[in-house]
Amino acid sequence: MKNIPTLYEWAGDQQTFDTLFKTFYAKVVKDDLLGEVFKNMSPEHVKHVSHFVAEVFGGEKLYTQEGGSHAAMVGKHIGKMLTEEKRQRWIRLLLQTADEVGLKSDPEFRSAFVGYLEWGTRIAVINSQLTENPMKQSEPMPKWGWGETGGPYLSND
Ligand code: HEM
Repeated sequence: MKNIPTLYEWAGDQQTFDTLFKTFYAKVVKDDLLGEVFKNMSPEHVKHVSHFVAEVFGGEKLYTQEGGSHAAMVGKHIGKMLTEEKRQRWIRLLLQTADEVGLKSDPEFRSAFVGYLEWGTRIAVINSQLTENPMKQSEPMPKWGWGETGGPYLSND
């Protein structure tokens, strides 16, 4: 049997994610549409997003070790009233940055990477329209792998 690496292992290491997001947010703050959205971002923002995504992709659990959780991350988007236009710009800039910094570009990795970005950014937009965080603190961190989504989200209620 083949030993399939996690997305994190395939991408490289924590430095890979740190470089990607550091370069990305340097563009974001200068962007005509997104600059305003991120003008008050915390000095820790880049590190937190990098740790979050690396953990979701199977890396070390740095985000949760630092006290973060999926609910905490969702909470950061509540009330931000993000739009589809902003979401698309966010993804476009991140994919441009991925090419610039030489992130792995094989079809399988990029398919999984874009799949995650589509999923994660759509959830960010949905949550940003809310005034209260719908997520329980105990909800697990998402995990992203090479495969398919496994079907639509169906509530347990
Ligand atoms: C996969 C998609 C996304 C991920 C993984 C993600 C992740 C995160 C994380 C981890 C934080 C918390 C940072 C901290 O604790 O300092 C955060 C905050 C934030 N995110 Fe996202 N995010 C995503 C999509 C988006 C999109 C599409 C937008 C806007 C177009 C956005 C706007 C923001 C804003 C405005 C904050 C608060 C920044 C601050 O003022 O400190 N996010 N995000």
